[in-house]
Amino acid sequence: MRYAVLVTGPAGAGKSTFSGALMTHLATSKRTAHLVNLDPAASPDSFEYAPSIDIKDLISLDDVMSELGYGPNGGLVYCFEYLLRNMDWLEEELGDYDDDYLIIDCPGQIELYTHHPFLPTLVKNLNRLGLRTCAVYLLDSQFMEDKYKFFSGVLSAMSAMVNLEIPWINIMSKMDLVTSSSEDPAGGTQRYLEPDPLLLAAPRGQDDANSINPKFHALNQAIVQLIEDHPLVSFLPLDLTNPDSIESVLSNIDYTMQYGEDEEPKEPRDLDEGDFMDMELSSNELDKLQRTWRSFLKLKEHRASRLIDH
Ligand SMILES: Nc1nc2c(ncn2[C@@H]2O[C@H](COP(=O)(O)OP(=O)(O)OP(=O)(O)O)[C@@H](O)[C@H]2O)c(=O)[nH]1
Ligand SMILES: [Mg+2]
Repeated sequence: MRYAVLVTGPAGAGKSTFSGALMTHLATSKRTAHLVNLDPAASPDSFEYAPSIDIKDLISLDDVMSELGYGPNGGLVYCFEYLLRNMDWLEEELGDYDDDYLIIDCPGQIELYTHHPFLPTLVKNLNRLGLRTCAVYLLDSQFMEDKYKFFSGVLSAMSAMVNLEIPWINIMSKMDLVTSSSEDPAGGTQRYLEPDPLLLAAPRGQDDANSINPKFHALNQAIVQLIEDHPLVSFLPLDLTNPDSIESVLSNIDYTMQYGEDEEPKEPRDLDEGDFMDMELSSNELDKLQRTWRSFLKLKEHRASRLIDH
C-alpha cells in the first residue's frame, strides 16, 4: 500500500517547513518518505529536501508566465490544468515508489482549496493509482490573535474539507510563536484548538478598539450555529521546536490513513466480515464506513468532553 499526505493550507501557513520537518522526523524513525512538490512557483531553496517528484519537471510557472503571458494566479491554474491533463506523467513518476509514504507539498492559493476542482480530481487520480490519501490543513497560530480572523480561518478550513472529502486533519502551525501574552486571556489556546463558537457570540473584550456593528450580529449567530453543527473542526497544535509535538501529529496522520494496517479493516470489532458480505460492500466502501464510524466516535467523545468542561 502507498500512502500520500497532502499538505494544504493558506499562503505562508508553514506547509513547506512542516513537510521538511516531517521528512526529518520520519527519517529518524527509520521510515522512508518522499517529498512531492506540487507548487509550480516554489523556489528550489524553499526545500530542505530535494523533492523526489517535482511538478516543475513537468511545467514551471516561470515558463507559463513568460511564454504564455499569464499572471501568477492564472499561471498556477494553467499549471494545475496541465498536470491533470498529464496524469500519466505523475503515474510514471509514482511508479518507482512502492510501499512508501509521500508528503505532497501544495501551493498556498486559497482558491485552490475552496472551489477549484483540481485537488479533488487529483485525489481521485491518486486513489485510482492505489494511494491511500489524507490531507492536513495548516492554519498559522497568528490567526488566534483576533477571533474574527480566526473564525474566517475556521470557515476556510471547513470549506476546504467539504471540497476535498478525504480524511482530514486540521493543524494549528507555528505554536512556538504563541506566548501567554498573545493568548486570549479569557479563554486560552484551548478555546481555539477546539473552536468555541461562543467566542464569536460574546461581545469583544475591553481591549478591542471597535465594538462590532450590530448588523453583523445575525451573521455571527449563523456562523456560531454552523460551527456548533460541525464540531469536527478542531486543531492539533504543532510546535516544530518540540519533537513530541511532531510525533503526535504524525501518529494522528498514521491513524487517519490506517497506516500499516491490512487492507481489511479490523474495526468495528463487534461486526465480523460476514455481516458485511451480505451487504456486498467492497473493501473500499468498508474502509469509508469505518472512517465514518471513527468520526462518529470522535464526535461523541468531543461532545462528552465539552459537557464535562462546562
Ligand atoms: N516561528 C515559526 N516560523 C515558521 C514555522 N513554520 C514556518 N515558519 C515560517 O513561516 C514562513 C512561511 O513558511 P513556509 O513553510 O514557506 O510556508 P508555506 O505554507 O509553504 O508557504 P507557501 O508555499 O508560500 O504558501 C517562513 O518564513 C518560515 O520560516 C514554525 O513552525 N515556527
Ligand atoms: Mg510552500
